[in-house]
Amino acid sequence: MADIVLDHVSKSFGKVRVIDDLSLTVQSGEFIVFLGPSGSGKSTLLRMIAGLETIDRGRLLIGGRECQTVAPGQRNVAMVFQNYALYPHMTVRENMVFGLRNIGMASDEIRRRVEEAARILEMDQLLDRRPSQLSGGQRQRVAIGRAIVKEPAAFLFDEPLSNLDAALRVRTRVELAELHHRIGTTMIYVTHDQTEAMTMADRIVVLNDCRIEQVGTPMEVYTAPASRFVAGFIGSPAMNFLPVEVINSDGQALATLDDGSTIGLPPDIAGRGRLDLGVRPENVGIVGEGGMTTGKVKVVEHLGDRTIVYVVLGDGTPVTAQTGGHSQVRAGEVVGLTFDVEGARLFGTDGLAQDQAAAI
Ligand SMILES: Nc1ncnc2c1ncn2[C@@H]1O[C@H](COP(=O)(O)OP(=O)(O)OP(=O)(O)O)[C@@H](O)[C@H]1O
Repeated sequence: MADIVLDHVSKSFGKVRVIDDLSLTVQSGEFIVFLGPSGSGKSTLLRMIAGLETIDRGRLLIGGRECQTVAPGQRNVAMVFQNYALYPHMTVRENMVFGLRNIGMASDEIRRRVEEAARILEMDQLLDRRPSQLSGGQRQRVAIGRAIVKEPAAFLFDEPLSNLDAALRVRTRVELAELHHRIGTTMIYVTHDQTEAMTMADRIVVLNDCRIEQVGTPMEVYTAPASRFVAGFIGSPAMNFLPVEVINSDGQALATLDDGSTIGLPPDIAGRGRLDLGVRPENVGIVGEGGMTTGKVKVVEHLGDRTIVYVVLGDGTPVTAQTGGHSQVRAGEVVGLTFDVEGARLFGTDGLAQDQAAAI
């Protein structure tokens, strides 16, 4: 187990600087997820930790040891790749043993480690098969097994589940979380899938455009997103952003929508002027009459346990509502909308949540 520190690191590809002065501390034993859209720098950061990309400036500390110039094989980390990267001509056992033999480990110790990994991953039956005789999920297990036998200070996972079908992805996700509970080793896991991030992470590092937008527990990034980007990226369906004018009247903050309707804001929401009010779809109610405003229903999606209703307000602002169960609302109807603004967020034109802007 080791903590991992990125200390003011920068990285360029050719003349283009992609990572600029980024700092992050991963605590020992933590399950950290790098989450962000395609091109946000997740893989580059992970590969810099693994030693597969150089670090141009700054320091990388693994378990307190300065590692930015240490060869990948000497960093005591094990990486699991999206495409498994197994040797096709070797059996499962040989795949797991190969790296250990290469460093001259005694055969007794190798046997102990392979048996232990096979037990943890329940793959004793597969040890004599070749990768071509395994399913995608089993291959992924072998790739994880090959990392486990190294007994590394940290595991680095690069989108390890993206080649698996939906059901297997969910199962493997749970198994990985269990594995982490059992062995407690530091894990850094790259994904663009927010469900994987929310379900597995101790903390999520949200990346956008190769910069850190926010670091926090799944609940922190969900309930207190630091920026409009985080608010829109985490949560499905995505958070609504309603353009409002916020004024303070007699100690009460009031948000006025463009159609003139006014919403009273709770006391802990600060802000003034032209802002975006972020409201989660589950906090938008659809009512026949007496709503805070009205809109026209465009599309209704019935998902069985819940219904998602896409509405457009008079000024063209799209609003998504999510209701439990089966809603009777139909496309084309004009409906009333209510907004539960407990837990809503205000964002400025700079994209920062207002409490963040105030804190800076
Ligand atoms: N070898 C390279 N040469 C030039 N630019 C690169 C190279 N690798 C990555 N980049 C650039 O660095 C940025 C970050 O890419 P990176 O692959 O780390 O993103 P990512 O979040 O992992 O994306 P994805 O989810 O698509 O894998 C992108 O702008 C990408 O174009």
